[in-house]
Amino acid sequence: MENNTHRNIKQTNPNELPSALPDVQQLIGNKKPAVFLDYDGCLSPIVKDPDKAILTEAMRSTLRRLADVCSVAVVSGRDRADVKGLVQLENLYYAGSHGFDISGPGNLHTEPGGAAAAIPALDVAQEELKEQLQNIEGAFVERKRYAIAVHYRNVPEEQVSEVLEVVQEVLAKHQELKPGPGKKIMELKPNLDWHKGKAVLWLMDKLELNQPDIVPLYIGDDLTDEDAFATLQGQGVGIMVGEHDALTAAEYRLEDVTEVQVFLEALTKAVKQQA
Ligand SMILES: O=P(O)(O)OC[C@H]1O[C@H](O[C@H]2O[C@H](CO)[C@@H](O)[C@H](O)[C@H]2O)[C@H](O)[C@@H](O)[C@@H]1O
Repeated sequence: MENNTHRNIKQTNPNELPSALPDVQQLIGNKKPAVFLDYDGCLSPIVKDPDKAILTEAMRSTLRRLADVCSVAVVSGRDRADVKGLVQLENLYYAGSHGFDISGPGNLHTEPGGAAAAIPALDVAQEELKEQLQNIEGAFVERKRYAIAVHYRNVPEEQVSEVLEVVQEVLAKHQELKPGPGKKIMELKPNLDWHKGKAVLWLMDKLELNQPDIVPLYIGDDLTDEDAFATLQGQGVGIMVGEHDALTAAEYRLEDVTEVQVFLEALTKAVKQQA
């Protein structure tokens, strides 16, 4: 969770959270959901190669049916075009680069976090990282428009600290950038007060979802999703998928991507029954 953004946030061990599955209807009450979804680890299982995190046709159909009955957004650390290309649904909203780059139906495209000024630093840092990590087996630099992910999932254990040191050295040269940990990645992100939670609030406002009869749901599995869980505490429902290495601000839990799909199907059914 980003510093200084959230106060009085309740955090729990993910393993102690109740499952979101047993009573989906009760979870949303008589409100219509607005659904915000992380991609990796939520809609598609974590795999060794980020290019192989392909959405199944079954999950795509589930998302399509859900988006027919309520607003659905994918809020990802991936590049916006990348995640949109993986999901391949036109009636969803997409927030890429951790919410810095947003698009959606009706030619919506905006970059509300103000990260454009960080692009020159990201460009230079990308080259520095590639140069300094080129001889470390398994290290991989993934550039997104407004972030760089340094992957170390496939790096031998004894060399992981070397990768992280390189990232720290590069970060130290660029005050425009800050670190962002994730699952076997360390990211370099614009040093701005913007994150997935703020992107969710921005979308809620833009789509006029701040209504008493709408409840926002956020589902995610990683540390960057904690900003969204924290942001929505008290006004929505946070659902953690699996676990990460820290406490969570989510209130419910789903075991894995399979349970996410079961939950989304149940949610679609519940909304249809309301109508
Ligand atoms: O916010 P997300 O949609 O969950 O994106 C977070 C990062 O996901 C990707 O990396 C993660 O998934 C990879 C594929 O399963 C895995 O190999 C890697 O170890 C994970 O960290 C993506 O490549 C990153 O750009 C995203 O920031």
